[in-house]
Amino acid sequence: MRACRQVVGNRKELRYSGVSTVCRSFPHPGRRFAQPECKLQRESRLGPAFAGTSGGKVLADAPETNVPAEAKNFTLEDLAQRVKERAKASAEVSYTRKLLDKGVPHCAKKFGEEAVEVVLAAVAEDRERVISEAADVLYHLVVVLEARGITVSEVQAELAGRVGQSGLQEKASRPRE
Ligand SMILES: N=c1c2ncn([C@@H]3O[C@H](COP(=O)(O)OP(=O)(O)OP(=O)(O)O)[C@@H](O)[C@H]3O)c2ncn1[C@@H]1O[C@H](COP(=O)(O)O)[C@@H](O)[C@H]1O
Repeated sequence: MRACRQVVGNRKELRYSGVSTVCRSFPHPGRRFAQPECKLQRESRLGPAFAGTSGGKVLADAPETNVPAEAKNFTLEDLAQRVKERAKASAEVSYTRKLLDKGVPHCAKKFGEEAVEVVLAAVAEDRERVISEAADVLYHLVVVLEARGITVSEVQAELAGRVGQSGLQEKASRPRE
């Protein structure tokens, strides 16, 4: 999920996600998105209202007034809502629409690729990278759900239904093969 990204060698060095942002190549600690092309790319995805934010988090040197209301206390349901809204846009301006136009198998494949990236980051990369990849995978999961006509609320209800039983109990209750 990112508005700006640089590829250095075989590695993505700079990424935006609607939930989390990592800027590895930033030369000045404490200020992200100093590179002009990075900010421009990010604004092109999110619109000018997102200037001064980093994946919903306020940049240290950015005025609070630049933070769009929907980026505050941003939740998975908010992301799902945004995905649903952006699905109404054209594929020229929305990556979400572009994914959805390619159908469920493509959306599922992208989700799988992002999941593998989380796996690789979890075992070999730093915290920020894992967070960034996890944000990607959540976005792509939400797109898969949208493609299948499933709401995040339905998934939450499924999870809520499991609260009373530990995973070990559930596992033990399964019929043995
Ligand atoms: N959170 C995300 C988000 N996370 C990741 N991505 C995109 O997911 C892709 C990650 O896949 P890859 O790393 O494989 O990138 P890629 O090779 O360019 O992908 P493909 O060309 O193969 O599809 C990148 O293009 C990211 O930009 C996201 N795209 C969008 N969002 C959210 O969705 C909203 C709507 O986006 P649009 O539909 O583009 O307006 C945005 O405001 C964000 O909040």
